[in-house]
Amino acid sequence: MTDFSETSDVSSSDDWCNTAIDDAQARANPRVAQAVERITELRQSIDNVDAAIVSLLAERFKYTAEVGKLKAQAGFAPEDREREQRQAARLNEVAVNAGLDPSVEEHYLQFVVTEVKRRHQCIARAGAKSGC
Ligand SMILES: C=C(O[C@@H]1C=C(C(=O)O)C=C[C@H]1O)C(=O)O
Repeated sequence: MTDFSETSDVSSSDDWCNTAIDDAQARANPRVAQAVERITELRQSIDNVDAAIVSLLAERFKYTAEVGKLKAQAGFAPEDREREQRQAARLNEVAVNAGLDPSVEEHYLQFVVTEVKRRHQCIARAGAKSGC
């Protein structure tokens, strides 16, 4: 159990990765209770952001699926490196302006574009009605 006495904080605990929020500690210590209350609020905000991100991702994949079908019909390759480079530069700027570590945005873009290209390849091979 985390020692949340006056002389200790979470960073000095050696079981930081196993410690769950503890209602009994919150009842016994007003400082813990305050932290738990704020964490609960913040988690609500995190849930809202996660829901928005997932909804936006679904929207993005709808657009890219349409691009994939059009590319396959027109005989274009699934990948467009120039477009990817322009996106990377633009999103880097967005991340920096938003105060986000650009490596987080780079990981996101890498993941999502790789998945889109995999689906485009699938569409190109199996056809637009394949459920890729
Ligand atoms: C969606 C496209 O296809 C691929 C996927 C991209 C993406 O997910 O943003 C960008 C470029 C392409 O490599 C596209 O060409 O616009």
